[in-house]
Amino acid sequence: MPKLVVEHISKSFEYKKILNDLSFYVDEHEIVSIVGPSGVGKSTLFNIIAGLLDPIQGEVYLDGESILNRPGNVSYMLQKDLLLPYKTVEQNVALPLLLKGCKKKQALIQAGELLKDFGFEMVRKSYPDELSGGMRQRIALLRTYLFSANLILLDEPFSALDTFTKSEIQSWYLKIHRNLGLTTLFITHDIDEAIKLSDRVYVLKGSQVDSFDSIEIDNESKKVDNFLLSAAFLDYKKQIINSLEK
Ligand SMILES: Nc1ncnc2c1ncn2[C@@H]1O[C@H](COP(=O)(O)OP(=O)(O)OP(=O)(O)O)[C@@H](O)[C@H]1O
Repeated sequence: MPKLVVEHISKSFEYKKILNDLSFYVDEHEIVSIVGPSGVGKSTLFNIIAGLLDPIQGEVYLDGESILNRPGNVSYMLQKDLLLPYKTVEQNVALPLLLKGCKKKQALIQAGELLKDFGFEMVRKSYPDELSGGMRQRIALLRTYLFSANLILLDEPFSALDTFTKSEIQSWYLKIHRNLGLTTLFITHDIDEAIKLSDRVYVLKGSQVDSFDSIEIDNESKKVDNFLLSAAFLDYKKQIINSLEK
């Protein structure tokens, strides 16, 4: 059974249909990216999966159970890290545990341990504005993970970072995704990023999105030296660009 099943979702805003009978799935431990032009309905889809928006029709299943209109079952992180500026890194990371009813002392101990496990002990007592953009995003990703490890929705989380930092954090995310056994659905405008991170890329396009091309990225092909310069990488890129231009 897939981890996430999205079935026959339709959504309109003020009589304008954005999504029309759209269905797709994400398997456990996969990273699946959604790419598509601005305004096509990517964030709308995420908001429906997160239970924050009510579709006109359709169902969303997580591990076989409906999560339609039921927020709190998946983790959701946006481009901006939204760390609370007046709280330390440790207090920020502890926040999801407090929201789940954990006692403050216990939450801080757990947050501290997680930060240590991930090698962030030095910044435990720092405030977000004392950190680099890349470090803030890593802390925010850890906090997102603590909300719910079930399914992580990431809406362009790395788009504001410079190329070097972005590349580092992508590799870091691949590592923690594997180590923590996560399942991730990812929105990005960056085709290279989608290929680098994903097992599968869905290309959304047109008005009233009712289907999309699905491009499988073979993980074996990523094992070559300099994958980003390889013929396989360029071939995936061509497929995605052709799909967007079709
Ligand atoms: N609450 C709303 N009320 C009315 N229209 C909305 C609302 N939210 C989104 N829309 C419209 O729905 C369409 C899809 O928006 P959405 O934000 O899902 O697109 P997107 O693909 O995520 O775009 P981007 O890549 O720019 O973030 C857009 O035309 C947008 O203006």
